[in-house]
Amino acid sequence: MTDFEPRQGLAVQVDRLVQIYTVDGQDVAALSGVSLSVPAGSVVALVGPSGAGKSTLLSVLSGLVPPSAGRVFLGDLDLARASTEQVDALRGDKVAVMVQDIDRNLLPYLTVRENVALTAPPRLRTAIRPADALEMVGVPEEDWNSPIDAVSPTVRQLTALASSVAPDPQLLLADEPTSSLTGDEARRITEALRTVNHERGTTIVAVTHDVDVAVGLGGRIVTIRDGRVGNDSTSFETTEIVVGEGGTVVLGAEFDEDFPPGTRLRIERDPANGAIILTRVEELR
Ligand SMILES: Nc1ncnc2c1ncn2[C@@H]1O[C@H](COP(=O)(O)OP(=O)(O)OP(=O)(O)O)[C@@H](O)[C@H]1O
Repeated sequence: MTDFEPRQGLAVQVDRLVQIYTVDGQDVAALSGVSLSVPAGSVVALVGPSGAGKSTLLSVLSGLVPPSAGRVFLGDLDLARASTEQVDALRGDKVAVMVQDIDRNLLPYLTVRENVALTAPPRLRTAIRPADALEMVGVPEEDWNSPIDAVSPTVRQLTALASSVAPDPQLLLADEPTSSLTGDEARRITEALRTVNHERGTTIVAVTHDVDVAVGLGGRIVTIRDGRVGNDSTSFETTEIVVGEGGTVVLGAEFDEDFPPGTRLRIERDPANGAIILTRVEELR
């Protein structure tokens, strides 16, 4: 694989974070006191309805948006008190962001391998070789020299992930990493994220509206609603979420067949290995 030992993941500590946007002179609270602890090297899936504040939380964690109030620590660095230089250095070295619109992660006129090489110039001390990054996330070798426009949406998404992890970040923030993919295609992305976490020790915080993806990531599931943390799977043995408007998560129309609005899903921990098990409540009866 690479010549580098895995770096230790970066711990994230969010304490009573408030995030306010001013729109037409009015203050709108996108986050109203979020507290969340993400240990180094762990995986957290953030789920919640549209407008809950998930992307806002990722933007704050990425250092792009300074916190309005509350404390946010990435490792030892207090984002509210850090200088612009410190935040820039963090983003250049330790934190990678995979944005929701995959085409914003990629340049269309370059090949798969060239896209990854762009983010991992050899001068970066910790960079993983493009071929190693592509192999780690499972991009088939026959696609490496294809123009990015010519490969499947899944391979494009995996390439975006390879680009994000090529600089060997200690924290990966992923906004809807499976994008519009479903089923086996989405599972290829979640497996790739798990591999990155296992092989490199990277802390991963991923926003998803897909409950299967949240479970498939194999880490904690934290729900966010109206700018606040709802359920956190570390703090329950068993909990239920309800799909649909007015529920805990709103899923896209493509999920209606599997999880129609109103579906109750039970989330519990396997006492043997701590893995999360998802069951439809109707099927329990
Ligand atoms: N740049 C912005 N300016 C003003 N308001 C914003 C901005 N970004 C987000 N908001 C508002 O903040 C709230 C939280 O939005 P955010 O995008 O963080 O939610 P989300 O959970 O990521 O939703 P989605 O799943 O639709 O992306 C919403 O009310 C949204 O309208």
